[in-house]
Amino acid sequence: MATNERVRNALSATSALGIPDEEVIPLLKQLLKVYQKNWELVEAEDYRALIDAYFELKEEKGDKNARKGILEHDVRKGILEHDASENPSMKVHSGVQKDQVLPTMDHSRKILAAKEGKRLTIWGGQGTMDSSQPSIQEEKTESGLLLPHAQFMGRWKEVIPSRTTKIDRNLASKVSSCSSYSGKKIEEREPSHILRKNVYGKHLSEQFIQSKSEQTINDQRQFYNPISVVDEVLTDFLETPSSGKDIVKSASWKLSLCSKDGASGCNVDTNHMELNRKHMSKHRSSGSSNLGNAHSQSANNDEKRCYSYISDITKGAENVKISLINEIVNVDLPKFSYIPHNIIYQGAYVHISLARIADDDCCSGCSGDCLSSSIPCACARETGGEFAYTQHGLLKEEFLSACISMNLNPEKHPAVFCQDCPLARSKDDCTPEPCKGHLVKKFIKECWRKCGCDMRCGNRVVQRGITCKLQVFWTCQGKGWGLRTLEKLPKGTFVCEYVGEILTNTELYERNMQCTGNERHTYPVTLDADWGSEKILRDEEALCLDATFTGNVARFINHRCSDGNLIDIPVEVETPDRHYYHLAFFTKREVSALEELTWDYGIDFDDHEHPIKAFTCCCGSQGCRDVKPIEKRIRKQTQRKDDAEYKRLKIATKRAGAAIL
Ligand SMILES: C[S@@+](CC[C@H](N)C(=O)[O-])C[C@H]1O[C@@H](n2cnc3c(N)ncnc32)[C@H](O)[C@@H]1O
Repeated sequence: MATNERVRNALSATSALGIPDEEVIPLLKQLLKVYQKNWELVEAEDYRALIDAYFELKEEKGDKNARKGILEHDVRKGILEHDASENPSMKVHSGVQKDQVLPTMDHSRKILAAKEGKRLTIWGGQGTMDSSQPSIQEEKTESGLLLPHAQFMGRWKEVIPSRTTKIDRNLASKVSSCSSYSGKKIEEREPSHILRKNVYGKHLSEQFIQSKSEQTINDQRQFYNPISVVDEVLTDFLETPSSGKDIVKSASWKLSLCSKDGASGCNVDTNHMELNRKHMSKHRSSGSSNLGNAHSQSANNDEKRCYSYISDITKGAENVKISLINEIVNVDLPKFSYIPHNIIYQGAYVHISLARIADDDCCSGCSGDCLSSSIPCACARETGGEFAYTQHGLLKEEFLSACISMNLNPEKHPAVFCQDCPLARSKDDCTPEPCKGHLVKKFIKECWRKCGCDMRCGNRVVQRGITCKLQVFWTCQGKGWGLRTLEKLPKGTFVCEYVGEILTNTELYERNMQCTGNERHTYPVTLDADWGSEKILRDEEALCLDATFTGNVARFINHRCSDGNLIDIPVEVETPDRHYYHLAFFTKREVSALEELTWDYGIDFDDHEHPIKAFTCCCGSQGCRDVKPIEKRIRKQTQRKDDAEYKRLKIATKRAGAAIL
């Protein structure tokens, strides 16, 4: 059938329910994208997916009556009765009578699944279940594709056959005490309240995420084991437009897991980031690789498994979902509270007020996009009369190079020495050591509230938040968790801010003294980019950011000596006070998809007096500064030899009258 005709048919099916065409068309486009242009899936069950998508979106927007339409539709189709007997989990909430049955995407899956008696596969599982184990995930359509909107369990593998994973029979039978898998029979989960705020997100994983308050331990148990294609699913999901964006806005959600033996459920509470996975650990395979490798290896490795997976560690706090995956070892999830913006811990002085922004520190006369104006506005003054960003939202080459050079060769840039260094003072107030010097860094200044431009102005990049597709993953080089990009990032891309608690240096110092061993995983950053040039700072103005307990995704970025792919740049947004600013990470070069994101913490590995004991660096960089004394000596000797050679050449060149060197 021609596409036009298919579109017409879809519209007439939805308009029969009183759904306006203009609302259906964007949804139809999205569905086709999600379904990889497979019209069959859209048309299945009389456009069930499309209709569901529409009403779910309505519901999300607060139209409680929206469901009425679909219920009527279902009654007409006689589907409700079918569902009610087949799947108790479809009992509904949100605006529908309690024991009415809500037709959902799951419904369409089930109907389609019933068409074939194919083997059941479970996401990243370790074996195969035959069709005698009924019910969950038989999603094959006539076209042989699995419905891509399906939840994580048992989908996608047949879309990407090379990555098909099997469920371990043995394992499956041992999940018997899980509510989801009783005996040999695998029953549909019974989440009392399934999150359905987002049509697209739900397709992928939301059925695992349930309102904490509405769940009991028993009904949480699920076997969950995403295979390596998970990143593709994510990538797809993340490509959905903001209308289909998340979802998990509520305070606490739980991701349910099922232990192998089912003796105790494994709960990932994304609030507290806790995971008890002791049962799964017994069955893990030794040869797992990380997701990056999995891409290349998956074709001949169908034993991939995953020890932990969270679809969105931000709990809806960011513009994009940020997943967490561990395919390597069985370890606890990091414990911290996710925040998308800095927050004052206690004593920090951060004064944000419009009155403090002078007229020549903003561009109240501008409108629209400041970057499109031929004369840069006042907000570009900080960056020498030129905006730091290009029209494409990237850092300009010259600005970036200058920042990189300053980081690489700090000795070439004059350090400023405070009269009364807050760092030294925080360590010893009575007899502080002399200031060790601070680099005065280059700042970006973004337009803000007092400016006349709009939020889409090109000089508002950091304040718009994360837009890249990022993933927290377990590294295999002894660095613990790390952050990677799931897409290629051009040079100069804003990745994320370092977000954490704003502490005074004294508070940080005290915190460090109290912390023991394992508690301290992250590295706080001192906001000293302008310390030297300001007046003597009071303690409450000498600030730092600590993401150890409360922070954003940047807390997962590992250190790499000198050649990390990210650089941290101070950004002034809402206050001209230079003792508080945002610290934003930009790419120093093009970064490939699945590459780990790293930055140089600036650690002096020889500073044994630092309150935070430096880790043993595993960055793998040629220029790693954490070298053993013997290696250091060899390096020095080589350096000395190089120096001697340089001097010899210089003299020879001079003698020859050339000015090459
Ligand atoms: C900001 S956190 C980064 C996230 C951390 N890897 C985690 O698992 O939560 C800093 C900590 O990561 C580890 N780390 C970061 N970079 C490292 C490196 N190059 N080598 C070894 N460990 C590293 C250290 O334990 C350090 O204290």
